[in-house]
Amino acid sequence: MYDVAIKTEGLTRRFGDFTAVDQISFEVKKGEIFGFLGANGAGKTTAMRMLTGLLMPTEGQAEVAGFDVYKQAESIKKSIGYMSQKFSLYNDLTAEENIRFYGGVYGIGRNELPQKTDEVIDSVGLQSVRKKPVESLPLGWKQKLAFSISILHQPKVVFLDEPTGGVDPVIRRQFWEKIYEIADRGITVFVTTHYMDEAEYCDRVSIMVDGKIEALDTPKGLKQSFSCDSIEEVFIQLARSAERGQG
Ligand SMILES: Nc1ncnc2c1ncn2[C@@H]1O[C@H](COP(=O)(O)OP(=O)(O)OP(=O)(O)O)[C@@H](O)[C@H]1O
Repeated sequence: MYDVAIKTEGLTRRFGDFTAVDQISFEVKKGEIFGFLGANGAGKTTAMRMLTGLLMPTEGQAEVAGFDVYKQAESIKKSIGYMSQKFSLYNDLTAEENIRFYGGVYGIGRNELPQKTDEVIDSVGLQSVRKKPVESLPLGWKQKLAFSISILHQPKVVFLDEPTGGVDPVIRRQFWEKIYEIADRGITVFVTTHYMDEAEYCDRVSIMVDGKIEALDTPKGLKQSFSCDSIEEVFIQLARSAERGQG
């Protein structure tokens, strides 16, 4: 049993002369909801790709679910869920077919799959459209489906890269209820978002500026240290010093 779900020490990634992620060090506890904030280009996705075993670091250390990113990337991939910004649902397959496909990829047995599929369909409320191609579904439903698929195999840690981008506040709220549910079940949630109200829902929040983690604390702690009323204000204070494009 481990209590630390993610641990990094001086984790760095360079592309040529450019340092996308610069010596980041932090720990995330099991079952924690950890918000990973930063302006566009701050280095969040690059960091997340290293932590999910998809990209080799240039230097530094990192462990996810007890596995080393250099030596045990395959074990990491089996222990985590990942919902990328361009979530990877197959548009021409139905909701049901997507669940079955990913269930197979994640190694869920044939006997278990029909029940798992029904559970996901019910949890997302997709009963009436389960046999429709995913491309015909509204964005919010696609996102909820992609999220449910990312936790299909009961991962220890789930990485959510802007899971609520572009959806309305009601769906965002429902999304966050689901995030709380899985954290209560002991799944660690590592989430990036551009919505600052969502940062307030996290247990702890880190803010990245130009590849470095400039602040890390509970939302309350961050507001106190920066003498701000909201995380949005803290974020703006820090992002002001960023040199990278805010595109
Ligand atoms: N494969 C690559 N080669 C060269 N530069 C890269 C590569 N991947 C990312 N970068 C650069 O690294 C920096 C950090 O990018 P990254 O996508 O990690 O930022 P981000 O914080 O996730 O931004 P966003 O919020 O826009 O997704 C950017 O300047 C980006 O152009």
